[in-house]
Amino acid sequence: MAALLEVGGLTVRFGGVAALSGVDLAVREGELLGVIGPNGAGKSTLFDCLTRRCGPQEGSIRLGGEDLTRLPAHLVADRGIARTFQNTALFPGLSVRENVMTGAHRHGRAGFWAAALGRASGEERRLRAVADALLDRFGLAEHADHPAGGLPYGLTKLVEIARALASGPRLLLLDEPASGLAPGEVPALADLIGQLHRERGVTIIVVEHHMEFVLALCRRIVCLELGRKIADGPAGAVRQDPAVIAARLGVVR
Ligand SMILES: Nc1ncnc2c1ncn2[C@@H]1O[C@H](COP(=O)(O)OP(=O)(O)OP(=O)(O)O)[C@@H](O)[C@H]1O
Repeated sequence: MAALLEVGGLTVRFGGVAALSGVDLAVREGELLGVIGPNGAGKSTLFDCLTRRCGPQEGSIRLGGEDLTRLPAHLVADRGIARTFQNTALFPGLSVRENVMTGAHRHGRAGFWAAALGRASGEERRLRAVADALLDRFGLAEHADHPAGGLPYGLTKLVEIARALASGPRLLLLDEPASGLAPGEVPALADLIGQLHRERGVTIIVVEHHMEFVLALCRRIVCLELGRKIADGPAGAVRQDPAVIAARLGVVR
């Protein structure tokens, strides 16, 4: 299958710190890729570059053949990239449904705020329908009218993923979806992400420290350390790669 995402020689420096150094990465259409690495490896910086929150000093980013390297950040969603954040970034005062609706408005400039102000009732109905279908799928329908700020942490992680999916992305970036979850919640989240991937065929990159979670979910894993890619391949091989084990991330069985 053709590569949907092609990253070449990506380099990001913050002063003297090289957060990413010459990282190459190709992700096939429909792939579910895991990215692991110790603290400070550059995982979030990679997502920040892909969503244009930060600009690389060197390198290129192409999605579906289009060069996104200098794309303004506000156009990223229009190109079909959506993400979640390590620390959830919901609007605490809006309801769960409204939060998911904010994710659904990428195609139509009538958009969420016009809808919220009652200027686009057809658009508002469409956004509600998209949000409600996702809330059903995520088992969150009973929370739809509750303020997002009052939800238990595990549910806020689900709402974030639902919101990111609401835009119908081609590429979904999940930044540490399992962090902060109770151990019992982690396998269920891995199952849900795997099901969504199969159902929707969306290309997913998931960054996670939780090795068992990544192994349960991803056939291919990339490992970053100190901004460099130190492994890239089938999960079974990467988990036993000496460099990955030396970075205290491998699993020897
Ligand atoms: N805005 C910034 N200003 C200065 N340094 C930064 C900035 N963002 C990241 N860094 C540095 O870049 C390096 C990579 O950070 P990044 O957050 O991408 O790593 P990470 O792999 O996501 O780590 P973690 O697993 O702890 O979230 C680190 O040394 C970090 O301190």
